[in-house]
Amino acid sequence: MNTQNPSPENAETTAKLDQTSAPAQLDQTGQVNQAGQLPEADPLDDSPVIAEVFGDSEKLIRMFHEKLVQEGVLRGMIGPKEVSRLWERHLLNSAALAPFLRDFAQEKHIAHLRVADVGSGAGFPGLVLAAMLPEHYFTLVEPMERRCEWLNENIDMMGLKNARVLRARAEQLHGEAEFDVVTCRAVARMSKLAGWVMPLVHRGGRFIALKGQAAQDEIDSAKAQIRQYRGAFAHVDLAPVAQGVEPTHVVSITKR
Ligand SMILES: C[S@@+](CC[C@H](N)C(=O)[O-])C[C@H]1O[C@@H](n2cnc3c(N)ncnc32)[C@H](O)[C@@H]1O
Repeated sequence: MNTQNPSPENAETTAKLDQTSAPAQLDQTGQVNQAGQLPEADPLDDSPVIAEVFGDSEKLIRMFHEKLVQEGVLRGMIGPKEVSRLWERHLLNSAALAPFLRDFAQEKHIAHLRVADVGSGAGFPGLVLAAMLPEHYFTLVEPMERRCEWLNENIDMMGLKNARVLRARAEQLHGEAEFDVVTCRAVARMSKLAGWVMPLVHRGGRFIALKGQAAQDEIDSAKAQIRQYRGAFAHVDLAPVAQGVEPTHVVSITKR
């Protein structure tokens, strides 16, 4: 099982994710020639964990998984090695944030959260969360046109009525938009991220991010920036995903 999230603390992993920006080359048969062979099957494809975690959204998530398998590498959305580990590393990892959003909505008595996912990339975690939580509204903030096209296609394919794509850098939205919750994965270190995302969080709202094993160190070294942008109660939870799946680190910061 994978033990690390694709997080900025893990420079190697981040670099691999960023390699996805160049679409793969096709060979004469239309196959991905980087791999030169069929991708390995994902060990979790037939696992009961998928139904257990995704529940009613399983069908939609499987559609997204299939599109990632068929087109993700060709379109430069994921690296070739990710195809056989999409469930654990990306889809289940994204799903780990769903209970945090549900708990926040309950705590604040908000029936329909306004959520922004900053730097959605191929759709992690924002698209997965939008499929899992149809009662909440998701804005997927992503500056790259090609990734925005991909996100829009998937929203249409999955028939999601609670998700939209905003082509922008987070900083461009400062003073223009505020959300109850801002989510994020693998975009930047906390010291930089605080200034990008905290201005997008409504007062009393929360920033909730998937981070790697060094999450606590990252928060500790970004204390000044978190405080500067009115962040409070910053802490890390080790979130269980499902039995047999590696737990993941989740950073929560409340906006004063
Ligand atoms: C390494 S990818 C991670 C994508 C996805 N969140 C994931 O975990 O797979 C980082 C993404 O953040 C986007 N990004 C970079 N800087 C950004 C900013 N200032 N505001 C919003 N998105 C940004 C990039 O275009 C890219 O899609």
